[in-house]
Amino acid sequence: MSKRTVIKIGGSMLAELSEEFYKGLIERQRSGEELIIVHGGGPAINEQLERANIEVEFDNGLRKTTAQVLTIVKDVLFHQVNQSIVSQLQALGMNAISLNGYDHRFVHATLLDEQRLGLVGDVKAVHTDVLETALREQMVPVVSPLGLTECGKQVNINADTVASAVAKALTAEEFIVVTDVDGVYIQAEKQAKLNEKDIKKFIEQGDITGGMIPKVTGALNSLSDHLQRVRIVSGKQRLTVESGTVIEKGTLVP
Ligand SMILES: Nc1ncnc2c1ncn2[C@@H]1O[C@H](COP(=O)(O)OP(=O)(O)O)[C@@H](O)[C@H]1O
Ligand SMILES: CC(=O)N[C@@H](CCC(=O)OP(=O)(O)O)C(=O)O
Repeated sequence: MSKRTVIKIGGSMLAELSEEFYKGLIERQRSGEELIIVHGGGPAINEQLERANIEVEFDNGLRKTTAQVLTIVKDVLFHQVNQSIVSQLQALGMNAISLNGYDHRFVHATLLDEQRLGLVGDVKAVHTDVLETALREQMVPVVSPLGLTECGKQVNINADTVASAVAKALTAEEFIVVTDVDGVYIQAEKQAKLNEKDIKKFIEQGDITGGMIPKVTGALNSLSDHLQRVRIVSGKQRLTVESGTVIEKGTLVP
């Protein structure tokens, strides 16, 4: 079986992804890798909400999502960001397919805390059939982080959470989280490697905050026998370069 790589592209980087970044993707696909892209879009959603005079509210890094907010989230993520990535990949000759977690019911979600967060989901399961079919056809699935609950409610899900669940479900061998910083910094120093114990400590100490928390926790959750390490990198560099911060299991926390 070909090597599988899940790449999460953060909303923070979408507007300035370098040509080098896309060249790296093409090289990987040409060398026979199967690529799966999960994207975010936080900043673009904020802009659209502000234009509509709707308050932007986060609780522990998760967007409070009313039905009105969800309409905008879906529009920005699926109709704007997803389409834009797909068309850029198509222009480079890659065969990309646009997906979200509810249309094909492939991201099975549960409501996280409806009272506090509204229509925000956590991933319960990823049904991989639609992804497997696309990969068999040499397509690159581009996934918007949306899901469907058991009773058919569409929900907004953090993109790092979806990407890590997809990486785990597809037994990917590589998972790269592309963001606007070239790794995890602790006291202004870039960390080459972090394990579960370090991450727990640095979150508790407040050295890892905001949008970096779902990245490092999602990375840890995705680790398995297939996936030994996850890299958090900047989209300004070529993906083939060994860069960023590596998240690995390390010693188990008691
Ligand atoms: N320890 C840390 N090291 C690096 N970045 C951090 C750290 N703690 C918090 N961050 C923040 O996390 C941000 C990346 O998360 P986020 O803005 O959600 O990006 P994305 O849109 O790519 O998901 C960084 O720009 C930085 O502001
Ligand atoms: C529940 C929740 O917070 N969903 C995120 C989904 C997009 C996302 O995660 O985008 P980034 O990767 O750019 O942060 C949101 O509404 O912003």
